[in-house]
Amino acid sequence: MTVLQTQGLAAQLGQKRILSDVSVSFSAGQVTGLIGPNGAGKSTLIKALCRLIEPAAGTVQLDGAPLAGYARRDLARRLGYLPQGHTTHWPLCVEQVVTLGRLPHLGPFEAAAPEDARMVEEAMAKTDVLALRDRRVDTLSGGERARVMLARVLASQTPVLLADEPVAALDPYHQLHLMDLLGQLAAEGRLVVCVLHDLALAARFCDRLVLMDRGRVVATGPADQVLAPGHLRDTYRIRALYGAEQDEPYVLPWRRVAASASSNRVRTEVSPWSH
Ligand SMILES: Nc1ncnc2c1ncn2[C@@H]1O[C@H](COP(=O)(O)OP(=O)(O)OP(=O)(O)O)[C@@H](O)[C@H]1O
Repeated sequence: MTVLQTQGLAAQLGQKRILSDVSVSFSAGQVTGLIGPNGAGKSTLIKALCRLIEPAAGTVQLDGAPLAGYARRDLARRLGYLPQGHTTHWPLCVEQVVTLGRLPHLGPFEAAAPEDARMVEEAMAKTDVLALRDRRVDTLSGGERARVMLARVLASQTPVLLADEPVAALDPYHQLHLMDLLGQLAAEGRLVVCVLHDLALAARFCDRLVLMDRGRVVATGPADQVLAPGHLRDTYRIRALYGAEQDEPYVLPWRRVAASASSNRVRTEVSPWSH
């Protein structure tokens, strides 16, 4: 079973320490939501998890072996990375862009085989972009392009998917569709880590949450622990409303609050949904 974990991970960009002492583990079969306020270090952690950033200290291990020991090509076959934002000026059509996802599996100058084409088709179907297949990507709307970029990562068929704010540009239908899709991928045995700002989606669709603030992990666990009122106050500086619909919990950010003096204190609280 695929496991991706960090131990005492620190990351530095220029003179700035971005991550400090991050020890966290991600397992196959789960959707882990990576949450936290702007600048918390979520994107930096995602990049460190796929070796786009080298640790300043500590380690990142995939299946017990340091990432640094893997060949880049091997990592590309194992780790699918969907970056934040989707600016692309490539004069390519959607199907060609999604086919690029098969590159890690092809030899130099090797053309895509029918099996690759089948995986490209499947990825486009899963992300609802089949109707766009002949469109140039640089003419698509933001949400359409976001779905195409996800299709490209899915076409790689990596056992690990690291998605940085994949729902940010999507309409509510496609947000729900994407979260269902991530759940299906996890159910098939993939390891899914997904950066989210939408706490309602995080609460409902993630098996586990990792809350970051100021470059550190503040809390990990199920939503009812991680989204406790004290955590939301100390990290996001908000108060939320909690409710349930057909036994599914939801959380709605409600008001800004002043940060408490005891910020970043890890708390054990009663589930906010329990009363
Ligand atoms: N290349 C860089 N040089 C210096 N500082 C950087 C660099 N890249 C990111 N940072 C800083 O590192 C911190 C963490 O950034 P990161 O993008 O990981 O945060 P994030 O949690 O993903 O934020 P957001 O929710 O806004 O996307 C921020 O303060 C950011 O300004």
